[in-house]
Amino acid sequence: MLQLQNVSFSYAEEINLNSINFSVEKGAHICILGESGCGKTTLLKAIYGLLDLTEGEILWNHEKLLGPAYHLIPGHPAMKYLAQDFDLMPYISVEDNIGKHLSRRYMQQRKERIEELLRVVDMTAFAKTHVKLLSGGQKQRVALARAMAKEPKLVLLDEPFSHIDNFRRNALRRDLYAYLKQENITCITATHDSEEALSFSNEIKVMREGSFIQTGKPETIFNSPKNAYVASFFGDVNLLEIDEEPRILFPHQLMISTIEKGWKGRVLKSYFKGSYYLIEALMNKNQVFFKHPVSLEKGKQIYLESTV
Ligand SMILES: Nc1ncnc2c1ncn2[C@@H]1O[C@H](COP(=O)(O)OP(=O)(O)OP(=O)(O)O)[C@@H](O)[C@H]1O
Repeated sequence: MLQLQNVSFSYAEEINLNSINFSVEKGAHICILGESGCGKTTLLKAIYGLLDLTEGEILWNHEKLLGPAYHLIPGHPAMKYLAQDFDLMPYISVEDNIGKHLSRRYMQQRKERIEELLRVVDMTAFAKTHVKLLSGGQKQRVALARAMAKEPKLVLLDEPFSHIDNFRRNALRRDLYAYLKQENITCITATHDSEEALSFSNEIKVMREGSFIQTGKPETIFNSPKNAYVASFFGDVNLLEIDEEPRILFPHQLMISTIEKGWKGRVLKSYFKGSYYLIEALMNKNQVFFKHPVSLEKGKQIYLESTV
């Protein structure tokens, strides 16, 4: 089990991690969701032991983890940290990169393990290819496989699918997270991709300026975002005042009223979104967005009501 107690860290004057407290049970998938620069990478590095904390401590199975000031080789052996820059060896093959840290004493086992991981990341066809010849997304898949190679107990993934195209991303995400669950590997993912946070984590921690501002199950965070910052990870948000109470409503929580009742507004623009249109409208001088099955003419007068 991983525990962070009152963890703070600063690169210079600014506080980059501010009194972080949390614990993670074995096999759990935690997602750190936050805007660029909020401290997600810094947190993963601190957990992996790449930083000397300004304050607080990190415990792994009740053992205190120490930073680089106490270790020649940083990083805990039970953990793997997948950095955004992959850190692969360009002039050797994909399979040798994946097997880099696997013992050559048991060649058959090594071979089978590499084959298994190549299947998980769908890179079997590239086993013999030199890494320097791969695309960014393919390199990211090799880096993911290498991170899993030695069966870590905890993986720290920093934007793990950022270079992988939509076409492959969904299948790969499903396969990788299913594999981690099957092997009971604990996982902490840093991302600003809400889809990843919603579909593949047991708990989301929303980070802002080095602190967690909301923690909860994906359903809870989505249905009751604490403020507009949290809500904005899930798409366009409407900030409305209903019965003198400020409310946050997503586009799917507003609909056109069939009778002349509700909030009066005027259509500004319709955006085609594939299975629906996102309508931008002006309501009491406020810009609002709502979903609608068909496009609406600019200037059309409408009445909107909340579905919740
Ligand atoms: N080596 C460093 N020295 C000084 N400041 C740094 C260093 N690395 C990061 N920072 C600063 O710390 C803050 C947090 O950076 P961090 O990389 O943790 O953010 P992030 O949430 O992972 O962002 P992104 O999503 O863009 O990767 C930023 O303000 C960044 O400029």
